[in-house]
Amino acid sequence: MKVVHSPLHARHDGGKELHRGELVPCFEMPVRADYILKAVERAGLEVLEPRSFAHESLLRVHDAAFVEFLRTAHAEWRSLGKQGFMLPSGFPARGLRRDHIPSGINGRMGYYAFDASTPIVEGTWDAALAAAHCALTAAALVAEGEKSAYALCRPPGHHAGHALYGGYCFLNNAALAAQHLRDRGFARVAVLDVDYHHGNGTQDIFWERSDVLFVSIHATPETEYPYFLGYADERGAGAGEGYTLNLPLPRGTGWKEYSAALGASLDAIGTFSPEALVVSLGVDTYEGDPISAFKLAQEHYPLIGQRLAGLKLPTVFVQEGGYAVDEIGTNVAGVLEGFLGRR
Ligand SMILES: NCCCNCCCCCS
Ligand SMILES: [Zn+2]
Repeated sequence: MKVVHSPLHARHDGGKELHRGELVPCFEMPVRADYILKAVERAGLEVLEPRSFAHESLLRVHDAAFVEFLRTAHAEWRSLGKQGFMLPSGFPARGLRRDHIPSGINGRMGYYAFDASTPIVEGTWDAALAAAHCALTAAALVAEGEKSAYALCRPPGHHAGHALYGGYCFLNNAALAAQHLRDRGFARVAVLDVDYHHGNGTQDIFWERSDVLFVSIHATPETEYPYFLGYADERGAGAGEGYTLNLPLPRGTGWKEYSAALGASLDAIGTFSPEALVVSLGVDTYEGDPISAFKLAQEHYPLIGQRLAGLKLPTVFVQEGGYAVDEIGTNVAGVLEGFLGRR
């Protein structure tokens, strides 16, 4: 299994997020990628830098004006004499207009963002684009015959929708990988999101499509972020009806219940009989995660990898969340080595 990683991830740094009523240093910090890189190198996996892809690749899943906002926002911020990280101070919530995008930077920021956890800094665009290219490269490797590949993406992507950013995410790396596989001739692709948080962005992107099955196991939005999507009654719309499966679980879920949900998701994927699998690999399901509340232990991650290997599908792993920094490398490498039959 090859690993795709870009040092450009480190340009997304220096922001703060609103957490429990205070501005705190971001949990989604550069050292996460450094620790994962060390762990996959220790596991003997080959690491490549991403290929470049045309701007149009992004537009296969994202709105053009949204991408242009992400690309230019911080330069505009600086041209207005502002400095430091950008956080929105207002959103087009209920009773406000969403049919018009304000011309000012603060209005546009709030129009495209859905939380105040996801700061834009000067290097954010470079890092997000590199993460997208990591995911596209991993998908290309699988399309060219690799049985599997792992995109060490930072910032993550599964909360980014067609024209939406938040949850530490800007471009939806996993959706880009799935779309690339479709564009390379894989007739049906399944996306399995095992991050603690519901992949609202990925669901949004494939909501009305029957060629990509979206399955997510996550903490119930009744009490957990993103709060407003990820319920079990969300099954897709139009042609996509029946091609979204949400398996929300309560805070405090341990391996027994998690493993049962994993089994149900693998059954659904088997029924869909995809030609390839994209895994949104968040390891914030770990019992030591600072912002999450499942109870998986380190020894469970190789078991997840083994179960995924049982699908016998060409598989692209895309890094999502995981904020217990000291253990993130061990947990990610555990999944990959379990998948490879080494653990
Ligand atoms: N206090 C909880 C706020 C959560 N903030 C965003 C979490 C994003 C997870 C990405 S995997
Ligand atoms: Zn998460």
